[in-house]
Amino acid sequence: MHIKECIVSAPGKAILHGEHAVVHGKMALAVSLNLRTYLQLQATFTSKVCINLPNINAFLSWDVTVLNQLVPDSEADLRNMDELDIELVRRLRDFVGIPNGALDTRSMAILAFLYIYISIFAGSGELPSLTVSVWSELPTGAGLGSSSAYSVCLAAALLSASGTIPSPLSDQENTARWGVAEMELINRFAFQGERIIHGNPSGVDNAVGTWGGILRYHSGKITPLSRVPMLRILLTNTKVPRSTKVLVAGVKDKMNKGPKVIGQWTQKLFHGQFPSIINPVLDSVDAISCTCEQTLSEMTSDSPTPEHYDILEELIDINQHHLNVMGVGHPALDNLCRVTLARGLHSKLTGAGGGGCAITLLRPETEHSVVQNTVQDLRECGYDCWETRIGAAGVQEHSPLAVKEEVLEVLARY
Ligand SMILES: Nc1ncnc2c1ncn2[C@@H]1O[C@H](COP(=O)(O)OP(=O)(O)OP(=O)(O)O)[C@@H](O)[C@H]1O
Ligand SMILES: C[C@@](O)(CCO)CC(=O)[O-]
Ligand SMILES: [Mg+2]
Repeated sequence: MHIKECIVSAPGKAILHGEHAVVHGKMALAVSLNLRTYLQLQATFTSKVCINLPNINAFLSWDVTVLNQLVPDSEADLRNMDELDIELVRRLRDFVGIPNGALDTRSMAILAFLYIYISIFAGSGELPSLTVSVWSELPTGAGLGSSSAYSVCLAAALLSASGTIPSPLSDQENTARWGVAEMELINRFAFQGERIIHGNPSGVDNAVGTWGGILRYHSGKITPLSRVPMLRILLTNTKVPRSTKVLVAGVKDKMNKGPKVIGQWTQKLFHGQFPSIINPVLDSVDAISCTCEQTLSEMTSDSPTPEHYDILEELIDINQHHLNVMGVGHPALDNLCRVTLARGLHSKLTGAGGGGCAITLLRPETEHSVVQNTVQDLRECGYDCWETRIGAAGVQEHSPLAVKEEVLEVLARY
Protein backbone atom coordinates (compact mmCIF):
# COMPACT_ATOMS: atom_id res chain seq x y z
CA MET A 1 0.00 0.00 0.00
CA HIS A 2 1.08 3.58 -0.58
CA ILE A 3 2.36 5.27 2.56
CA LYS A 4 2.46 9.05 2.75
CA GLU A 5 5.53 10.33 4.55
CA CYS A 6 5.10 13.25 6.96
CA ILE A 7 6.45 15.33 9.83
CA VAL A 8 3.96 16.35 12.52
CA SER A 9 4.20 18.07 15.90
CA ALA A 10 1.95 18.58 18.93
CA PRO A 11 2.33 20.81 22.00
CA GLY A 12 2.63 19.93 25.66
CA LYS A 13 0.21 21.45 28.15
CA ALA A 14 -0.17 22.92 31.60
CA ILE A 15 -3.34 22.54 33.62
CA LEU A 16 -4.29 25.81 35.30
CA HIS A 17 -6.95 24.18 37.49
CA GLY A 18 -8.90 20.92 37.60
CA GLU A 19 -6.32 18.12 37.36
CA HIS A 20 -7.62 14.88 38.91
CA ALA A 21 -11.06 16.41 39.56
CA VAL A 22 -11.56 16.35 35.75
CA VAL A 23 -11.21 12.54 35.77
CA HIS A 24 -14.31 12.52 38.03
CA GLY A 25 -16.48 14.70 35.81
CA LYS A 26 -15.43 18.16 37.05
CA MET A 27 -14.29 21.07 34.88
CA ALA A 28 -10.63 21.78 34.01
CA LEU A 29 -8.84 24.73 32.42
CA ALA A 30 -5.77 23.82 30.38
CA VAL A 31 -3.33 25.66 28.12
CA SER A 32 -0.91 24.51 25.44
CA LEU A 33 2.81 25.25 25.85
CA ASN A 34 5.50 26.37 23.44
CA LEU A 35 7.32 23.04 23.96
CA ARG A 36 6.50 20.45 21.30
CA THR A 37 6.91 16.80 20.36
CA TYR A 38 7.96 16.13 16.74
CA LEU A 39 7.41 12.93 14.79
CA GLN A 40 8.80 11.95 11.39
CA LEU A 41 7.22 9.03 9.54
CA GLN A 42 9.12 7.45 6.64
CA ALA A 43 7.94 4.76 4.21
CA THR A 44 10.38 1.85 3.86
CA PHE A 45 10.73 -1.34 1.77
CA THR A 46 12.33 -3.42 4.51
CA SER A 47 9.16 -5.27 5.58
CA LYS A 48 9.87 -3.91 9.04
CA VAL A 49 8.21 -1.49 11.39
CA CYS A 50 10.83 0.57 13.25
CA ILE A 51 10.36 3.02 16.09
CA ASN A 52 13.08 5.36 17.35
CA LEU A 53 12.42 7.09 20.67
CA PRO A 54 15.68 8.83 21.60
CA ASN A 55 14.16 10.71 24.60
CA ILE A 56 13.61 7.40 26.36
CA ASN A 57 16.45 5.50 24.67
CA ALA A 58 14.15 2.99 22.95
CA PHE A 59 14.93 1.78 19.41
CA LEU A 60 12.97 -1.23 18.22
CA SER A 61 11.86 -2.97 15.06
CA TRP A 62 9.52 -5.83 14.21
CA ASP A 63 8.82 -7.88 11.06
CA VAL A 64 5.58 -6.83 9.45
CA THR A 65 4.68 -10.48 8.83
CA VAL A 66 4.83 -11.17 12.58
CA LEU A 67 2.81 -8.06 13.43
CA ASN A 68 0.17 -9.14 10.87
CA GLN A 69 -0.56 -12.17 13.04
CA LEU A 70 -1.61 -9.84 15.89
CA VAL A 71 -4.32 -8.08 13.88
CA PRO A 72 -7.74 -8.98 15.35
CA ASP A 73 -9.95 -11.17 13.12
CA SER A 74 -12.84 -8.78 13.64
CA GLU A 75 -12.29 -5.05 13.54
CA ALA A 76 -15.48 -4.39 15.51
CA ASP A 77 -13.64 -3.86 18.81
CA LEU A 78 -11.09 -1.55 17.19
CA ARG A 79 -13.80 0.61 15.65
CA ASN A 80 -15.45 1.00 19.06
CA MET A 81 -13.38 4.00 20.11
CA ASP A 82 -15.23 4.27 23.43
CA GLU A 83 -13.08 1.52 24.89
CA LEU A 84 -9.75 -0.19 24.31
CA ASP A 85 -9.72 -3.59 22.61
CA ILE A 86 -8.53 -5.39 25.75
CA GLU A 87 -7.79 -8.60 23.81
CA LEU A 88 -5.44 -6.71 21.44
CA VAL A 89 -3.70 -5.04 24.42
CA ARG A 90 -3.19 -8.49 25.97
CA ARG A 91 -1.79 -9.92 22.72
CA LEU A 92 0.56 -6.95 22.33
CA ARG A 93 1.78 -7.32 25.92
CA ASP A 94 2.53 -11.02 25.35
CA PHE A 95 4.20 -10.27 22.00
CA VAL A 96 6.51 -7.54 23.35
CA GLY A 97 7.02 -9.37 26.67
CA ILE A 98 5.46 -6.74 28.92
CA PRO A 99 4.18 -8.19 32.21
CA ASN A 100 0.68 -7.12 33.28
CA GLY A 101 1.03 -4.10 35.55
CA ALA A 102 4.39 -2.97 34.10
CA LEU A 103 4.44 0.82 33.99
CA ASP A 104 7.92 1.57 32.69
CA THR A 105 8.44 4.30 30.15
CA ARG A 106 9.47 2.04 27.25
CA SER A 107 6.68 -0.51 27.70
CA MET A 108 3.97 2.17 27.74
CA ALA A 109 5.40 4.02 24.72
CA ILE A 110 5.76 0.82 22.65
CA LEU A 111 2.32 -0.48 23.58
CA ALA A 112 0.68 2.85 22.66
CA PHE A 113 2.50 2.92 19.30
CA LEU A 114 1.67 -0.67 18.32
CA TYR A 115 -1.96 -0.28 19.40
CA ILE A 116 -2.53 2.87 17.33
CA TYR A 117 -0.56 1.49 14.34
CA ILE A 118 -2.58 -1.75 14.24
CA SER A 119 -5.91 0.03 14.87
CA ILE A 120 -5.36 2.40 11.97
CA PHE A 121 -4.01 -0.11 9.43
CA ALA A 122 -6.04 -3.19 10.47
CA GLY A 123 -8.63 -2.58 7.76
CA SER A 124 -6.14 -2.15 4.92
CA GLY A 125 -5.43 -5.87 4.38
CA GLU A 126 -1.67 -5.73 4.96
CA LEU A 127 0.25 -3.77 7.61
CA PRO A 128 2.77 -1.41 5.94
CA SER A 129 6.50 -1.22 6.61
CA LEU A 130 7.55 2.18 7.95
CA THR A 131 9.87 3.99 10.37
CA VAL A 132 8.67 6.39 13.03
CA SER A 133 11.09 8.69 14.89
CA VAL A 134 9.93 10.90 17.76
CA TRP A 135 11.78 13.72 19.47
CA SER A 136 10.35 15.92 22.20
CA GLU A 137 11.30 19.22 23.80
CA LEU A 138 9.11 18.20 26.77
CA PRO A 139 10.45 16.48 29.87
CA THR A 140 9.06 12.92 29.88
CA GLY A 141 6.62 12.09 32.69
CA ALA A 142 6.80 15.47 34.45
CA GLY A 143 3.21 16.73 34.21
CA LEU A 144 3.48 18.69 30.97
CA GLY A 145 1.52 16.27 28.81
CA SER A 146 4.45 14.41 27.21
CA SER A 147 2.25 11.32 26.83
CA SER A 148 -0.57 13.23 25.14
CA ALA A 149 1.79 15.09 22.75
CA TYR A 150 3.29 11.67 21.87
CA SER A 151 -0.14 10.05 21.36
CA VAL A 152 -1.46 12.98 19.30
CA CYS A 153 1.62 12.87 17.03
CA LEU A 154 1.26 9.09 16.56
CA ALA A 155 -2.43 9.40 15.72
CA ALA A 156 -1.95 12.31 13.29
CA ALA A 157 1.03 10.76 11.47
CA LEU A 158 -0.42 7.26 11.16
CA LEU A 159 -3.86 8.52 10.04
CA SER A 160 -2.12 10.73 7.49
CA ALA A 161 0.21 7.92 6.30
CA SER A 162 -2.78 5.62 5.78
CA GLY A 163 -4.57 8.29 3.69
CA THR A 164 -7.46 8.42 6.21
CA ILE A 165 -6.89 12.17 6.56
CA PRO A 166 -5.49 14.40 3.79
CA SER A 167 -2.39 16.54 4.18
CA PRO A 168 -3.29 20.12 5.15
CA LEU A 169 -0.06 21.43 3.56
CA SER A 170 -0.26 23.47 0.37
CA ASP A 171 2.23 25.15 -1.98
CA GLN A 172 1.90 28.31 0.10
CA GLU A 173 2.03 26.72 3.55
CA ASN A 174 4.97 24.85 5.06
CA THR A 175 3.12 24.42 8.35
CA ALA A 176 -0.63 23.81 8.47
CA ARG A 177 -3.41 22.50 10.69
CA TRP A 178 -6.14 20.02 9.86
CA GLY A 179 -9.86 20.82 9.79
CA VAL A 180 -12.28 20.09 12.64
CA ALA A 181 -13.37 16.62 11.40
CA GLU A 182 -9.76 15.45 11.02
CA MET A 183 -8.80 16.86 14.42
CA GLU A 184 -11.71 15.04 16.05
CA LEU A 185 -10.45 11.77 14.54
CA ILE A 186 -6.85 12.47 15.62
CA ASN A 187 -8.09 13.26 19.13
CA ARG A 188 -10.05 9.99 19.35
CA PHE A 189 -7.08 7.82 18.34
CA ALA A 190 -4.78 9.83 20.64
CA PHE A 191 -7.21 9.13 23.50
CA GLN A 192 -6.63 5.39 22.94
CA GLY A 193 -2.87 6.00 23.35
CA GLU A 194 -3.57 7.94 26.55
CA ARG A 195 -5.79 5.08 27.79
CA ILE A 196 -2.82 2.74 27.40
CA ILE A 197 -0.36 5.11 29.11
CA HIS A 198 -2.68 6.64 31.76
CA GLY A 199 -5.19 3.90 32.48
CA ASN A 200 -8.16 6.20 33.07
CA PRO A 201 -7.55 9.54 31.34
CA SER A 202 -10.15 12.30 31.27
CA GLY A 203 -9.15 13.30 27.72
CA VAL A 204 -8.16 16.86 28.64
CA ASP A 205 -4.47 16.39 27.78
CA ASN A 206 -5.00 14.97 24.28
CA ALA A 207 -7.65 17.65 23.64
CA VAL A 208 -5.09 20.40 24.33
CA GLY A 209 -2.44 18.56 22.28
CA THR A 210 -4.87 18.42 19.35
CA TRP A 211 -6.59 21.82 19.55
CA GLY A 212 -3.93 23.91 21.29
CA GLY A 213 -4.77 27.31 22.82
CA ILE A 214 -6.66 27.61 26.09
CA LEU A 215 -9.48 25.16 26.72
CA ARG A 216 -12.26 24.52 29.14
CA TYR A 217 -12.78 20.74 29.37
CA HIS A 218 -15.79 19.15 31.00
CA SER A 219 -16.85 15.49 30.59
CA GLY A 220 -15.48 15.27 27.06
CA LYS A 221 -16.85 18.67 26.01
CA ILE A 222 -14.08 20.92 24.69
CA THR A 223 -14.67 24.68 24.71
CA PRO A 224 -11.81 26.88 23.42
CA LEU A 225 -11.59 30.18 25.31
CA SER A 226 -11.12 32.77 22.63
CA ARG A 227 -10.54 35.84 24.79
CA VAL A 228 -7.92 35.32 27.48
CA PRO A 229 -5.44 37.79 28.98
CA MET A 230 -1.77 37.27 28.23
CA LEU A 231 -0.70 35.36 31.35
CA ARG A 232 2.98 35.16 32.31
CA ILE A 233 3.85 31.82 33.85
CA LEU A 234 6.99 30.32 35.31
CA LEU A 235 7.33 26.56 34.86
CA THR A 236 9.43 24.55 37.31
CA ASN A 237 10.35 20.90 37.05
CA THR A 238 11.23 19.39 40.43
CA LYS A 239 12.61 16.40 38.46
CA VAL A 240 10.94 14.04 40.95
CA PRO A 241 9.77 11.12 38.76
CA ARG A 242 6.14 10.00 38.94
CA SER A 243 3.56 8.15 36.92
CA THR A 244 0.24 9.72 35.95
CA LYS A 245 -1.36 6.27 35.89
CA VAL A 246 -0.37 5.52 39.50
CA LEU A 247 -1.45 8.98 40.75
CA VAL A 248 -4.85 8.87 39.02
CA ALA A 249 -5.48 5.39 40.45
CA GLY A 250 -4.42 6.66 43.92
CA VAL A 251 -7.07 9.40 43.93
CA LYS A 252 -9.73 6.86 42.95
CA ASP A 253 -8.62 4.54 45.76
CA LYS A 254 -8.80 7.41 48.26
CA MET A 255 -12.34 8.25 47.10
CA ASN A 256 -13.51 4.66 47.48
CA LYS A 257 -11.71 3.94 50.71
CA GLY A 258 -13.66 1.78 53.12
CA PRO A 259 -12.95 -0.29 56.19
CA LYS A 260 -10.67 -3.28 56.24
CA VAL A 261 -13.51 -5.58 57.43
CA ILE A 262 -12.95 -4.90 61.12
CA GLY A 263 -16.41 -5.52 62.38
CA GLN A 264 -20.04 -4.75 61.78
CA TRP A 265 -19.96 -1.42 63.61
CA THR A 266 -16.71 -0.16 62.13
CA GLN A 267 -18.03 -1.07 58.71
CA LYS A 268 -21.18 0.95 59.35
CA LEU A 269 -19.17 3.87 60.58
CA PHE A 270 -16.66 4.06 57.75
CA HIS A 271 -18.31 2.49 54.77
CA GLY A 272 -19.16 5.13 52.21
CA GLN A 273 -17.68 7.98 54.24
CA PHE A 274 -14.60 8.58 52.13
CA PRO A 275 -16.57 9.62 49.06
CA SER A 276 -18.34 12.17 51.24
CA ILE A 277 -14.95 13.39 52.48
CA ILE A 278 -13.24 13.63 49.08
CA ASN A 279 -16.19 14.62 46.84
CA PRO A 280 -16.55 18.09 48.43
CA VAL A 281 -12.85 18.66 47.67
CA LEU A 282 -13.50 17.83 44.00
CA ASP A 283 -16.55 20.13 44.04
CA SER A 284 -14.40 22.91 45.45
CA VAL A 285 -11.80 22.37 42.68
CA ASP A 286 -14.65 22.61 40.17
CA ALA A 287 -15.71 25.94 41.72
CA ILE A 288 -12.08 27.12 41.55
CA SER A 289 -11.90 26.32 37.80
CA CYS A 290 -15.22 28.14 37.21
CA THR A 291 -14.10 31.19 39.22
CA CYS A 292 -10.77 31.23 37.37
CA GLU A 293 -12.57 31.10 34.00
CA GLN A 294 -14.89 33.93 35.07
CA THR A 295 -11.96 36.03 36.33
CA LEU A 296 -10.01 35.49 33.09
CA SER A 297 -13.05 36.54 31.09
CA GLU A 298 -13.48 39.72 33.22
CA MET A 299 -9.80 40.49 32.70
CA THR A 300 -10.31 40.52 28.93
CA SER A 301 -13.57 42.48 28.87
CA ASP A 302 -12.32 45.11 31.38
CA SER A 303 -8.61 45.63 31.72
CA PRO A 304 -6.81 43.39 34.22
CA THR A 305 -6.53 44.93 37.72
CA PRO A 306 -4.36 43.98 40.72
CA GLU A 307 -7.55 42.60 42.34
CA HIS A 308 -7.96 40.14 39.47
CA TYR A 309 -4.44 38.90 40.08
CA ASP A 310 -5.16 38.66 43.85
CA ILE A 311 -8.05 36.30 43.03
CA LEU A 312 -5.96 34.20 40.64
CA GLU A 313 -3.24 33.88 43.31
CA GLU A 314 -5.70 32.85 46.00
CA LEU A 315 -7.25 30.21 43.72
CA ILE A 316 -3.77 28.79 43.08
CA ASP A 317 -3.06 28.54 46.83
CA ILE A 318 -6.39 26.89 47.66
CA ASN A 319 -6.10 24.39 44.81
CA GLN A 320 -2.56 23.43 45.83
CA HIS A 321 -3.90 22.57 49.31
CA HIS A 322 -6.73 20.52 47.76
CA LEU A 323 -4.27 18.59 45.62
CA ASN A 324 -2.30 17.78 48.77
CA VAL A 325 -5.53 16.53 50.36
CA MET A 326 -6.07 14.27 47.33
CA GLY A 327 -2.65 12.75 48.04
CA VAL A 328 -0.89 13.97 44.87
CA GLY A 329 1.50 16.44 46.48
CA HIS A 330 5.20 15.92 47.21
CA PRO A 331 7.71 17.50 49.63
CA ALA A 332 9.61 18.89 46.62
CA LEU A 333 6.41 20.66 45.48
CA ASP A 334 5.76 22.02 49.02
CA ASN A 335 9.31 23.33 49.03
CA LEU A 336 8.83 24.93 45.60
CA CYS A 337 5.68 26.72 46.81
CA ARG A 338 7.54 28.01 49.89
CA VAL A 339 10.50 29.23 47.83
CA THR A 340 8.32 31.18 45.37
CA LEU A 341 6.09 32.57 48.16
CA ALA A 342 9.20 33.98 49.84
CA ARG A 343 9.48 36.14 46.70
CA GLY A 344 5.74 36.95 46.79
CA LEU A 345 4.81 34.50 44.00
CA HIS A 346 2.10 31.80 44.14
CA SER A 347 2.52 28.27 42.76
CA LYS A 348 0.64 25.02 42.35
CA LEU A 349 1.51 21.65 40.86
CA THR A 350 0.33 21.06 37.31
CA GLY A 351 -0.67 17.75 35.71
CA ALA A 352 -0.77 14.64 37.82
CA GLY A 353 1.57 15.90 40.58
CA GLY A 354 3.47 13.52 42.89
CA GLY A 355 6.60 15.45 41.79
CA GLY A 356 7.00 16.69 38.23
CA CYS A 357 6.14 20.29 37.38
CA ALA A 358 4.49 23.33 38.97
CA ILE A 359 3.26 26.64 37.57
CA THR A 360 3.97 30.01 39.20
CA LEU A 361 1.87 33.02 38.26
CA LEU A 362 3.79 36.20 37.44
CA ARG A 363 1.91 39.48 37.81
CA PRO A 364 2.34 42.15 35.12
CA GLU A 365 4.12 44.34 37.67
CA THR A 366 6.45 41.54 38.84
CA GLU A 367 9.88 43.00 38.28
CA HIS A 368 12.44 41.26 36.13
CA SER A 369 14.84 41.06 39.09
CA VAL A 370 12.20 39.22 41.19
CA VAL A 371 11.70 36.68 38.40
CA GLN A 372 15.45 36.24 38.00
CA ASN A 373 16.00 35.78 41.75
CA THR A 374 13.15 33.28 41.98
CA VAL A 375 14.55 31.28 39.06
CA GLN A 376 17.94 31.34 40.76
CA ASP A 377 16.47 30.14 44.10
CA LEU A 378 14.63 27.30 42.37
CA ARG A 379 17.69 26.23 40.40
CA GLU A 380 19.66 26.14 43.65
CA CYS A 381 17.10 23.58 44.89
CA GLY A 382 18.11 21.44 41.89
CA TYR A 383 14.97 22.21 39.87
CA ASP A 384 14.76 23.27 36.21
CA CYS A 385 12.94 26.57 35.80
CA TRP A 386 11.98 28.76 32.86
CA GLU A 387 9.38 31.37 31.84
CA THR A 388 6.99 30.06 29.21
CA ARG A 389 4.55 31.27 26.58
CA ILE A 390 1.11 29.70 26.64
CA GLY A 391 -1.50 29.11 23.94
CA ALA A 392 0.68 27.49 21.22
CA ALA A 393 -0.94 25.91 18.15
CA GLY A 394 -2.32 22.39 18.39
CA VAL A 395 -1.29 19.47 16.18
CA GLN A 396 0.32 20.53 12.89
CA GLU A 397 1.92 19.04 9.81
CA HIS A 398 5.22 20.56 8.64
CA SER A 399 7.25 20.36 5.49
CA PRO A 400 10.95 19.77 6.35
CA LEU A 401 11.56 23.44 5.45
CA ALA A 402 9.49 24.54 8.46
CA VAL A 403 11.17 22.39 11.09
CA LYS A 404 14.05 23.72 13.21
CA GLU A 405 17.44 22.52 12.02
CA GLU A 406 18.31 20.85 15.36
CA VAL A 407 15.03 18.90 15.45
CA LEU A 408 15.47 17.69 11.85
CA GLU A 409 18.97 16.66 12.71
CA VAL A 410 17.84 14.50 15.68
CA LEU A 411 15.01 12.93 13.67
CA ALA A 412 17.31 12.16 10.73
CA ARG A 413 19.90 10.49 12.96
CA TYR A 414 17.94 7.23 13.13
N1 LIG B 1 9.19 11.67 23.72
C1 LIG B 1 8.66 10.51 24.07
N2 LIG B 1 9.06 9.37 23.48
C2 LIG B 1 8.50 8.21 23.85
N3 LIG B 1 7.56 8.04 24.80
C3 LIG B 1 7.14 9.13 25.42
C4 LIG B 1 7.65 10.41 25.10
N4 LIG B 1 7.03 11.31 25.88
C5 LIG B 1 6.18 10.61 26.66
N5 LIG B 1 6.22 9.31 26.39
C6 LIG B 1 5.42 8.24 27.04
O1 LIG B 1 4.57 8.87 27.99
C7 LIG B 1 4.87 8.41 29.34
C8 LIG B 1 4.74 9.56 30.32
O2 LIG B 1 3.40 9.81 30.51
P1 LIG B 1 2.78 10.39 31.84
O3 LIG B 1 1.35 10.59 31.53
O4 LIG B 1 3.12 9.56 33.01
O5 LIG B 1 3.51 11.81 32.01
P2 LIG B 1 3.20 13.21 31.33
O6 LIG B 1 2.24 13.01 30.21
O7 LIG B 1 4.50 13.83 31.00
O8 LIG B 1 2.53 14.02 32.51
P3 LIG B 1 0.95 14.41 32.72
O9 LIG B 1 0.16 13.25 32.24
O10 LIG B 1 0.81 14.60 34.20
O11 LIG B 1 0.77 15.65 31.96
C9 LIG B 1 6.27 7.85 29.25
O12 LIG B 1 6.45 6.85 30.25
C10 LIG B 1 6.31 7.29 27.84
O13 LIG B 1 5.73 6.00 27.81
C1 LIG C 1 -4.23 14.03 36.46
C2 LIG C 1 -5.00 14.39 35.18
O1 LIG C 1 -6.20 15.03 35.57
C3 LIG C 1 -4.24 15.37 34.31
C4 LIG C 1 -2.89 14.91 33.86
O2 LIG C 1 -2.33 15.93 33.05
C5 LIG C 1 -5.31 13.12 34.44
C6 LIG C 1 -6.35 13.28 33.35
O3 LIG C 1 -7.12 14.22 33.35
O4 LIG C 1 -6.39 12.38 32.49
MG1 LIG D 1 0.35 12.13 30.51
